[in-house]
Amino acid sequence: QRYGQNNVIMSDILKPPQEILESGPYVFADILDFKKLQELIVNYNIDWIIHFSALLSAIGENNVPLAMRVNIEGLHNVLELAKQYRLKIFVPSTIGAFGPDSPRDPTPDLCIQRPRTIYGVSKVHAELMGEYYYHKFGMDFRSLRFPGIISADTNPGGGTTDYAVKIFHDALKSGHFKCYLREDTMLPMMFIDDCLRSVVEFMETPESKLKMRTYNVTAMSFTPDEIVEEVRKYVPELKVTYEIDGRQAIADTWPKRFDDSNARADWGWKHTMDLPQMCKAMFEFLDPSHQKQKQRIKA
Ligand SMILES: NC(=O)c1ccc[n+]([C@@H]2O[C@H](COP(=O)([O-])OP(=O)(O)OC[C@H]3O[C@@H](n4cnc5c(N)ncnc54)[C@H](O)[C@@H]3O)[C@@H](O)[C@H]2O)c1
Ligand SMILES: C[C@@H](O)[C@H](N)C(=O)O
Repeated sequence: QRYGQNNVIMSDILKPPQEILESGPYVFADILDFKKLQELIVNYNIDWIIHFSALLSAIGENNVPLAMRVNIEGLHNVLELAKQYRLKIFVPSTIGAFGPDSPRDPTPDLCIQRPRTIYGVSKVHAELMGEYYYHKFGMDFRSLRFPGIISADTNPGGGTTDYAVKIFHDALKSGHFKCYLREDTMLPMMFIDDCLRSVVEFMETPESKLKMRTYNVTAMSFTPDEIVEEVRKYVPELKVTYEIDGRQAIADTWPKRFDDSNARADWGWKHTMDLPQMCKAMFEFLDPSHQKQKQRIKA
């Protein structure tokens, strides 16, 4: 809406759902196919790249060679394209770019980053490569380190924070939430609307206001225990069992709380959704009978 329906070209290697097809141009583009990407940039007269393609933390550990190709080779392709065609470029980073040696509560923008997943390593690489291209070639590279992103309209993509989306589907489908993280595991999170708005606001910020090229952003931090308590306001009979898997070891090295004070000070970042507001939005989207439950909560 903001930029004109035909001025944002979406691409992936997946077949899109109907509503995406109807919302504007959609094209196949493999991030590993440099020539095809060149063709798209020229044919559509592209001036910004928002580079979302990646393998997330848990799925990346299951296929390290593919994660290296998509996350590292793919990044090299878009950086080179941005340089060649003088494009502005956004590459998301993540809380996963920190590791066990980073301060975890809170985690500031600048501190030691020694992640232990291929996903985290590829994201530190992206931050550093982008900043290198900025200093060396004057490329307008920008990156935000996101916390776990919670959305209702897409399935989670194989990350460590997926449980915070899964809980809503489990609660509504079976009433039984199987959680793969310990009940006291605290991680930073954000609702998708805040996430997408942060990208737009950050990309539109005049260069003169930016003191860094990569900023932490966050909205809330909670544990499985805390989200269960909130979800039970909508599904009081929710059964919860904990079946811890390999994702616990990843979460145990990630920030518990994220310090995003630089983003707030430099370009005015502000989240709008906290845990109760996020749960309300998720149930409104996923559960048609939500109105009844809302009345029950008020009573
Ligand atoms: N979801 C989160 O919680 C979160 C948090 C921090 C950062 N991020 C970052 O945001 C971005 C998007 O994350 P997401 O949650 O939407 O992940 P996702 O797994 O849902 O989406 C990634 C997309 O990349 C596409 N892809 C894979 N290989 C490709 C290739 N060769 N060419 C083109 N596309 C390819 C996949 O088809 C998929 O649609 C990622 O860079 C991720 O690191 C996400
Ligand atoms: C945090 C983020 O980068 C992603 N959701 C993951 O867990 O891998």
